[in-house]
Amino acid sequence: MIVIDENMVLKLLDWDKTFQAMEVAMRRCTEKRIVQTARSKTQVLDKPNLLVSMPGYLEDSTFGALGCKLVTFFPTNSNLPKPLPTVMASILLFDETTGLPKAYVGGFEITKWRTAAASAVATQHIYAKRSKPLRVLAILGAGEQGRAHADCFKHCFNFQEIRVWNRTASKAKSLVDEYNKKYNTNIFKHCESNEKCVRGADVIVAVTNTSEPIVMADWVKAGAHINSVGLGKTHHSEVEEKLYFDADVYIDHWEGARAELSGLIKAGVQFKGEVGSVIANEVQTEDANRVTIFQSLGMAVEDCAMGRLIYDTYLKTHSN
Ligand SMILES: NC(=O)C1=CN([C@@H]2O[C@H](COP(=O)(O)OP(=O)(O)OC[C@H]3O[C@@H](n4cnc5c(N)ncnc54)[C@H](O)[C@@H]3O)[C@@H](O)[C@H]2O)C=CC1
Ligand SMILES: O=C([O-])C1=[NH+]CCC1
Repeated sequence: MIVIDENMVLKLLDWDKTFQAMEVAMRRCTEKRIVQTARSKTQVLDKPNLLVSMPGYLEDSTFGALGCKLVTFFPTNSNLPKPLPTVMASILLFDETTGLPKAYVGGFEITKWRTAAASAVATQHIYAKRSKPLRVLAILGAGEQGRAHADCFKHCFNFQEIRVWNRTASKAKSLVDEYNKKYNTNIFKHCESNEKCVRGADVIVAVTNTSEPIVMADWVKAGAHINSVGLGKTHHSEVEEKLYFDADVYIDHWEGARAELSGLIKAGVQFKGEVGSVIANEVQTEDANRVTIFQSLGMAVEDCAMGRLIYDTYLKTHSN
């Protein structure tokens, strides 16, 4: 079995290929060329800490794989004397014919990259391809996902301003300073409040652990697009609930949505469709003034696609 650790994974990752892998995984999902069930969660007794298993099979000549991601979600890690990431992951790939374990692939960086790229794919197909404005991006949350989304959206789009807000302001300020230097630009701006960050933004990314809404309906401009990625008590806590009734809401997969967005479903929110059906041009938002929301859950087959991409790239670059 080949072991591809986090350091190696980071060397092999590439935004364009990650974007392509997410497009394929989402499209194959809608074409039913995948197998994946809602993920199972093992809670560490009375703590909020979870071990989540995400097995999946993706049929595709380039990105297809049989694999399983094991992901830990330990919000208490941020309070440790020496903080650790709150989301960590490992991916196992198996031979599709024999079931033999093929590779262990570190899943921490992959989870960040593929989640940010899934938001970028959703933004491209639900929003940007309708020639909608891409002037101001608002990122709420400056943790691991906030950083990955800042890199990914800088790479994939051409925003004139990328605003960043975080509950603890110093974290957002550090991101802004670091990224303006890294990209030799001044487009990254720190926002004092979530309201200032959201108002007037064309595209909004919410990547926090909040269980209370941080994107209020009245602040969101007509026709804006929101990627809501974070997981608080539920997977739909970041956006004020009433906005879901006045928006076109897209999901990554129906089965996951039925299990993890049951609160929204019970409240009567209707989903417009999977992102894969938008990629296939089967569904689209027609009204330019309607807000669109991508409610990202994360899919096992995204991790399968990434595992295969990294495995193949590793074999190509380490042939001996
Ligand atoms: N949809 C998907 O595919 C995925 C979703 N996630 C979710 O994305 C979220 C962010 O993940 P990471 O960046 O890795 O975590 P992180 O721990 O690095 O960052 C979390 C951020 O949330 C903020 N935050 C926490 N509580 C808050 C509150 N009450 N109000 C406002 N902000 C608050 C923190 O300030 C921090 O910036 C998590 O909820 C995680 O479960 C992570 C991976 C994949
Ligand atoms: O898809 C994923 O890896 C996750 N979704 C929420 C936490 C981790």
